Parts: sequence; C-alpha cells; structure tokens
Amino acid sequence: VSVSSGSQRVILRSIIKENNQDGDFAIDLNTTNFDTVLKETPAPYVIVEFFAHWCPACRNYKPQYEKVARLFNGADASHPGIILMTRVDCASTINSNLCDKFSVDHYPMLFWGPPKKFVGGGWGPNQEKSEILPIENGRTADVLLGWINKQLGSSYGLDDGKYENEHLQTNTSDPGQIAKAIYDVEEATSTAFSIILDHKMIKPETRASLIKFLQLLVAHHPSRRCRKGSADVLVNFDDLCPSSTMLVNNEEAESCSKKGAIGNYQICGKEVPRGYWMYCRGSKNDTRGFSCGLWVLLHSLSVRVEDGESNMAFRSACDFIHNFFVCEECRQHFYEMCLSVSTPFKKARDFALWLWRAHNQVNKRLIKEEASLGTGDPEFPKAIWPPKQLCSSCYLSPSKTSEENNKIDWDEDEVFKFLVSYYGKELVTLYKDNEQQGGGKTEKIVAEELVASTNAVVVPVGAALAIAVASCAFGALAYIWRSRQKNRKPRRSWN
Ligand SMILES: Cc1cc2nc3c(=O)[nH]c(=O)nc-3n(C[C@H](O)[C@H](O)[C@H](O)COP(=O)(O)OP(=O)(O)OC[C@H]3O[C@@H](n4cnc5c(N)ncnc54)[C@H](O)[C@@H]3O)c2cc1C
Repeated sequence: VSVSSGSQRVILRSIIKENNQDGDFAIDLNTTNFDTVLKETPAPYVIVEFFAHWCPACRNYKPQYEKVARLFNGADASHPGIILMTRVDCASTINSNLCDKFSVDHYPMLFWGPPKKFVGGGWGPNQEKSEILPIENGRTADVLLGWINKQLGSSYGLDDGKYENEHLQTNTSDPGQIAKAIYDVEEATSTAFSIILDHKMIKPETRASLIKFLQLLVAHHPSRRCRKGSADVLVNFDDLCPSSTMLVNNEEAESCSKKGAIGNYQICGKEVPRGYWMYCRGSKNDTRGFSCGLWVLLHSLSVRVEDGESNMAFRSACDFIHNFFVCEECRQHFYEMCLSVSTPFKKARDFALWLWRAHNQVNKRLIKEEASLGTGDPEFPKAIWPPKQLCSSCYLSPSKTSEENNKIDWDEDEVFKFLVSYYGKELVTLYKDNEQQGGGKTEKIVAEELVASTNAVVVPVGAALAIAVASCAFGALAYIWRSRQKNRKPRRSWN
C-alpha cells in the first residue's frame, strides 16, 4: 500500500499533547481516551506502544520511538497524517484492562493496524487474520522505520525534513475537500479559545460578546464535541470567570485566563488535534491555518442558523471578530464591513450571503496585496469564490459576466444553495453517522447535550427545554444560561 502518493493521501493531522513541553511526539493514550482518539484520527494507521513507566528498557527505548514519532506526529512532522504514533502506560492501574485486552506480556510491546480496528478491540497471540499486527522487532528507530517502510512500500528516512506540502493536491475546486474541514473548524475553535485565554482577552467589556458567541457555538457548531465543550464553558461561565463586580483590579483578567479554572476547559474536548490543518493547510509555514479555519467556522455557522436568529448571529460573529481576532487589520476591516450593514437581517440567507460577499471583498483586496508583496501561498492564490469549477450555476450566463472588469454577475439564489450544501451537509460528511442536520434532529441533539452537560438539576426545564430549543435553539440557550445564572449567588444578569 502506498499512502504517500495520489489523491488518497491523507494530509497532516495529529494531536499535540497537553504536556508537550517535554518535546514528546508520541501521544499518551489511556483507557479514557483510547477509543475516542483512535476513532477520530484521520490517519489510516496507528502504532500503539504498550510500556510501563518503571521499565528501564522502555525508558531506553523511548528516544528511539520518539525519533520515529517525530516523522509522523506533530505540527512539524515530515510525513503527516499517515501514522498516528501512540503509547499506553500499562503500569498505570486505569490501563490494566486495556493492556490485558491486547495480551501485553512484555514491555515495550508494539502493535500496528488501522486505528478503527483498535477501537473496542483487542489482540491475542493465537488470533488469526487480525488486521492488528504485533511489531516483533522495532527495538531501534532504524529497525522500526524499516518495518514501517516494508509495510507501506515507502522509503521514509529518519532525517526527513519538515513536510511542506510539496506533494499536496491543491485541487481547490474539488467539492470533496470540504469534508476534511470539519477538523479544521474544531482546531480553529480550540485555537481561538486558547488565544482568548492566553491573551487574557475576557474583560468586562468583551465578556457579553464571548457569551453570545458561545451560545451560537452551542447551538450551531458543526462539530458535536465543540457544541458540547462550548455548552460546558457557557453554563459554568460565571463560576469560571467571576464578574468584575465581585473582583478588583486585574483579578478578573487573571481568573479568566488560562491560569484560572477556565484554563482547564477544552472547548472542543480533549481529543481535538492541534497543530494540524487539513483543508486549511498551507504549502508554506505560516500561511493559511487558523485564519482559514476561522472563516470556515463563520461560514458553517452562517448556513446553520434559523431566519429568526440571523441578525443575532451576524452581530455575534461581528463582535467576536472585533473583540477576539488578534489580527488588527483584519478585525478593523471586518468590523467596518459589519458597521456598513444598516438594516437588520431577517433571513439566514441574508447573513450567509453577506458573509460570503464580505469574504470575497477581503479576497479581492488580498489578491492585489499578495501579488505585490509576494506574501501569499503560491499553491493557494486568493481568488473570488466559488470558482466556476465548484459552482457553475452560481455564475449567470457568460454574456452577462464581465470578469475583465472584475465584476461577476452572480446568481445569488444558487450561491446560497451552494453555500448551504458546501458548508452544511458536505462539511460534516465524515461525521455523517451522528451529525446529520435538519428535521429537528440538530435541535434534539443540542437539547440532549445541554441537559447532559449542565447536569440539568439546576436548569428547571427538562422537557420544556427540548420544546424551547426546537422552536429557537439560540434563544433557548440564552434562556438556559440565564436560568443557570439565577441559581447562583450573588445573582447576576447578563443580556
Ligand atoms: C474575519 C477575517 C478577516 C480577515 N481580514 C483580513 C485582512 O483584512 N487582511 C489580511 O491580510 N488577511 C485577512 N484575513 C485573513 C485572510 O482572509 C485569509 O484567511 C488568510 O490569508 C488565509 O487564506 P486562505 O488561502 O487560507 O483562504 P481564506 O480566505 O482563509 O479562505 C478559507 C477558505 O474559504 C473558502 N472561501 C474563500 N472565499 C470564500 C467566500 N467568499 N465565501 C465562502 N468561502 C470562501 C475557500 O475554500 C478557502 O480555501 C482575515 C481573516 C478573517 C477570518
């Protein structure tokens, strides 16, 4: 199998460990996250090293294993997204059952296989035809990489440099590409939240804006785990970030930063990979990534809101960018575009199309800037979007189109249809089992998640919640949030 070529190549994806300061690349798994991480990873192969932290041979082996993990895991990986390198500490009692299931009888013991085969599974020495293979000899980095190369028909070397996407298929007109963006939307959400905490950006004057955006995320984020994580933060917000009236001086900023309790929250859950971008991965360092992911998040929200929520969602997005996007020029320009809207939006269509136009205005400006400064990504030049290859029906007939004047006649009904499909259904293709939208299902999920994540007891809503959510998810969230705050002392009221 050669996974390093062709359109099947899965691009970089990994998880940076929370405690990455020690420079480890292999990901520590344990009983609580083993199945989730292996279910979610887009890498087609995983290596699991079962070890014991007290075992001297394992300690000596660690640098060898890490040399290989460096090639496949982390933001600077040479061959990203192909193999997820992980380890499980069998000396930790919580992992006993997990290690038993894989019949671990010596340390270190390595297994190879498709990640999904490990989920809920196991391995036994007499097992025939298992897709999980023990790696009999991987005792040095060289030998382990040789084993991998044989398995994949590849020729990876330990000295391979950082992957620069030189082989990346940059087919931006392939509609299937957007399915990968679900990971980027999750990563962008987590990154945005980290930036807010790192930069101590929750202040009395920005707090309401964050709460509103969290409400929007809880109701309409395309990823279930981000909806749940945002709900956790939202309902506990007053505890996590006590309001300024209760605090003096800089205390609020400190408690609402990553040093405070809120720093322990992961807005999209613990398993969300960091440092990888799939759809938004640039061909050079420092291009695309977060800002691309943020756009995709905004578009994906805009096609999910109901008509009645459209103006609130619009304002919420505008305020969020204004208060929390650390690119000064970007946030200023964007806010000017926001301020130029004089009539409140009544339809979700208006918001989605406004955002699409705003993004194209930015693209138009950057086409010129990047050409003169040479700062763009050569593989992803800015363009007015969507290109014809992606949506030919979005363009009115050629006779009406005068692209020479940089003016395109759009069929906006078709553009809206396209946006809804692209950032709606297509985006969550990889999650199709449980992320289908429409038919009241989203609302039901939101309701269930909220009840679960708020522990429900202090929210006197129960079934009424589901009805309220079904009628207006966004409004219901505001309601839940307020009810929750009322149960607190001292009472607070936010708009
Ligand atoms: C709110 C905001 C404002 C910004 N303002 C500036 C600025 O003023 N100056 C600056 O230098 N940079 C700005 N940026 C960054 C810039 O827009 C790009 O995000 C960055 O240069 C990376 O570009 P990219 O090639 O990944 O594509 P991006 O522009 O980030 O787009 C991401 C993806 O969205 C899709 N897309 C493109 N256009 C549209 C559209 N009109 N509607 C829907 N989908 C579309 C494409 O598939 C594209 O790959 C801003 C970013 C954001 C989120």
